[in-house]
Amino acid sequence: MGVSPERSLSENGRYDSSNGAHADVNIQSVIEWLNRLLPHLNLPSDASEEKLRAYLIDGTVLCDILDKLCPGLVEMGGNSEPGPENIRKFLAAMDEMALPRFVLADIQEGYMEPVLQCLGTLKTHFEFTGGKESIHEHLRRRWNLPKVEFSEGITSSLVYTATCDENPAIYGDERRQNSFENKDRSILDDSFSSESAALAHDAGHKLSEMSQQKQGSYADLSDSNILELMNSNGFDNASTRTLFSLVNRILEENIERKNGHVHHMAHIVKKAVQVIEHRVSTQAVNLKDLNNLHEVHLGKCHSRIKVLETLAAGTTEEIQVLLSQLQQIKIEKNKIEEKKTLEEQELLRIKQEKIHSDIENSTLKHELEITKTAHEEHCLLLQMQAEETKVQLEKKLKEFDFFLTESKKRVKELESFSESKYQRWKSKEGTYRSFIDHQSRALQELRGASDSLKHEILKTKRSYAEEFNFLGVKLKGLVDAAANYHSVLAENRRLYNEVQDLKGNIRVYCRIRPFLPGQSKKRTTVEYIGENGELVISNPSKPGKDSHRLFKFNKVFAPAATQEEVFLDTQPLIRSVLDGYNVCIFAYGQTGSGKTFTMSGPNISSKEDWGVNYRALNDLFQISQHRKSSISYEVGVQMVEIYNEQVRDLLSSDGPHKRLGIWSTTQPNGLAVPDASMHAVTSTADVLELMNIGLMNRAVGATVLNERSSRSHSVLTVHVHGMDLKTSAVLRGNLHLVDLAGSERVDRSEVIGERLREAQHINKSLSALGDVIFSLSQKSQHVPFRNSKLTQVLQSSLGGQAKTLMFVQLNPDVDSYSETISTLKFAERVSGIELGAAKINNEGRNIRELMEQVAFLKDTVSRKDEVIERLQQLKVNANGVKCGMNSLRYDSSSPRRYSNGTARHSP
Ligand SMILES: Nc1ncnc2c1ncn2[C@@H]1O[C@H](COP(=O)(O)OP(=O)(O)OP(=O)(O)O)[C@@H](O)[C@H]1O
Repeated sequence: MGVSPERSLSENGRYDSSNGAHADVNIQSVIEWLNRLLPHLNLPSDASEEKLRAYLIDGTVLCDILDKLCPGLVEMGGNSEPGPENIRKFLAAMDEMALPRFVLADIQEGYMEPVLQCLGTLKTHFEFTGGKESIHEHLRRRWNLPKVEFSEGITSSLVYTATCDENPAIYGDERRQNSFENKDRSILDDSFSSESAALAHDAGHKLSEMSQQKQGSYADLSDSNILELMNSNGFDNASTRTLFSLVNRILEENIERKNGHVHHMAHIVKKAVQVIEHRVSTQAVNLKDLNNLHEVHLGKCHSRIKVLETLAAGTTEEIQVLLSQLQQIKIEKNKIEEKKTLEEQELLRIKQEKIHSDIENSTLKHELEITKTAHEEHCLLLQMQAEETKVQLEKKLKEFDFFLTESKKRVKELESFSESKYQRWKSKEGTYRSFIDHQSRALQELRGASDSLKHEILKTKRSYAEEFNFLGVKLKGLVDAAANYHSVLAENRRLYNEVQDLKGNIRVYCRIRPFLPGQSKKRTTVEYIGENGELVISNPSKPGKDSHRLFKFNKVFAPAATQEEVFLDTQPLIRSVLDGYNVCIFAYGQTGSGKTFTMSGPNISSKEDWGVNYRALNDLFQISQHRKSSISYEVGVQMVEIYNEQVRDLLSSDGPHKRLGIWSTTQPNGLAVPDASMHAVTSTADVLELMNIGLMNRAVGATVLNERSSRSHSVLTVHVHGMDLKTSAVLRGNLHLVDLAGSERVDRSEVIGERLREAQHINKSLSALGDVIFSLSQKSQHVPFRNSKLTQVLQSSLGGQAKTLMFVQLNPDVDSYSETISTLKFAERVSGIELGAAKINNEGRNIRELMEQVAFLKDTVSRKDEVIERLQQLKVNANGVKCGMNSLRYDSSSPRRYSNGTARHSP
């Protein structure tokens, strides 16, 4: 036997390459061997294991190999499919030859090592025997069996069965399959089978006995015993161990008898036996495993049974579902039936509707018939109407024809008219053409003229620009001048006043009293008040040609003029008192015209209401205060009243009824009433106090004497004595502020007694004032100051060296119109008087002393004159009152209309 001693079988019967067996099997030598054995294969010498597997996988080549080596060993051909079947045949043959082999799975899974080992063994085996020994011979000899002709199948079956019994783990399924396939064969070869089985049984039995006799030693087994064993069919009953002993025995015997090659063979067999032993033991383990597997399978089966049971339960549920579905189907069926019933009902309803519609159809048909008849009738009517319309249209057509002929006629007329017009237009066109020619010529000329004009205009423009620039320059000058306008205006005013002063004119300011509360319905005589002192008076009761009278004064104060505005124009005069001038301001006007309002004011406790008196004195004190560093002023005040030609001191401590004497001539010191108490004042407060006393004294008189204030003259005299602190030069100024008695006429028939006397005296004094003013205006040599106490008192202020201002007070009431006119006429005359330039009472020391002496002398003379006059007066009074009354006469030209015979007529 040619198996390599190094080659060994693994536990599962495969060749183990780990012990080096596989290394000995050269794939190329196998391929070479195969090519030699089966030249038609023509295997590539460098073919890979995989390639080789491809040749061998269907088993045909393997069977061919065996057929070549041991013809008849493998059943070739047949109906069976190549592949696994052929391979199994091959493997069975290998088993039969007791040669190592591979398993089917090896080649199928590409595990080529066992395959190559198997082929290598086969190659070695047959190279070694040279192929001279048939397989049957080999087997018979191998097992030392009688020379019996085994059929192929029997041999195969025997070997196979034995092998499978020995190693069921390896042959598993194959054995099962083959056991079924070989069943028929076993039946066919029954005779042999029973024989061989009996033989084996006896052999085994005998072996067992022998071993028992020999106390378990196999070494004592003789050939005769073995034969006996075999003949008595004791194989079947023999234990495996006995069989192995038998095998060992045979082998050892053979070893002893045969040469070295046999020894090798025996060694292999020994080894094989060991492997078989091992396999048996592993078989037991595998059986256990199989048992476990069966148990696992059993468990799986149980679980499957459970699953099936669950499924069965599921089936019940499905049945229930099916039942519910059946129920639903039934419900749906019911629904369908209901639907069907509904549809039937619907059908019934439709049928009914159809009946209805049939009825309607018949009704409609009937109506149609009626309508048709009506339509036919209507058609007939329309036809008739159409015929009528046709007749009318024909008629209208005729009319239109007529109009057409008429229109044609008119068109012809119009054509002829338009022809004539055309002719006329044509002639006009000719005219216009010639006119246009003429115009265009004129236009040409105009263009020429316009060019020259343009030229002129440009020239003018240039000169205009120059002039404009020039005017600009001038305008700038004017603007500058305008800026100075107000200052210039003030300057003008000042200059005008200076001119007035130089001329010595008596200034006349006219002031119109507003209507008093409760007199709003009264009509005014004042028509117009001009800015420049113009005043227009009218008599609304007697409208006519001469109803308007224009007067012009230095200033006219409207009813709305305030006390301050009035004083502003008076202020310069008052200031000149401090410069050494004599100033006389008196208010003239009828009773209630506002004389006291202007001179004193309605309420001395309110500074705003202060009249000229208070404001003047306040101003004097302020200026004297400013000048006190250079001039020392002393101010004295006298306040007298002239009533019924008697002068009374309103500030006398003896009371207001003391009669005072008056100097007969103008005194240089201005003391017209030397007896009147002189009160030095240093402040406005002093003045206010004194004047309050004076007014109270006058008021007391008024109460007693029945509103005497209106019928007496009040004279407030302010004496200013200033000494220049540097030169010792003295300045004397007197300010007479006179509130005259009312200038109105008194109706002779209305007054008697005391009132008559008052009127006489007022008339006398005012007439005397008018006479004095007239004389002064005439620049007469003799001025009759002595005709009244008033003129006497005012002599120093009217005597040509003083500045005089008269406020003419007017009552705007229409009822006072004649008085107003009379007052204004008197004022107008006064305003025209030029007294001559005022002079300052500026005295050096010597002159002053002389003046004082002269004054004293004059005063003495005057007193004597006065005494004489008084005596004369007493004489006149004694001669009879009767003559006095008759001597009164009316003088229309004088503001005071009553005067005695001695008085002069006013101019
Ligand atoms: N400019 C004026 N504004 C408001 N009221 C005035 C004005 N002038 C005069 N009156 C009022 O008119 C009334 C008469 O004025 P006033 O007594 O001054 O007149 P008169 O001329 O002095 O009268 P008589 O001659 O009787 O003294 C007074 O109630 C006075 O307040």
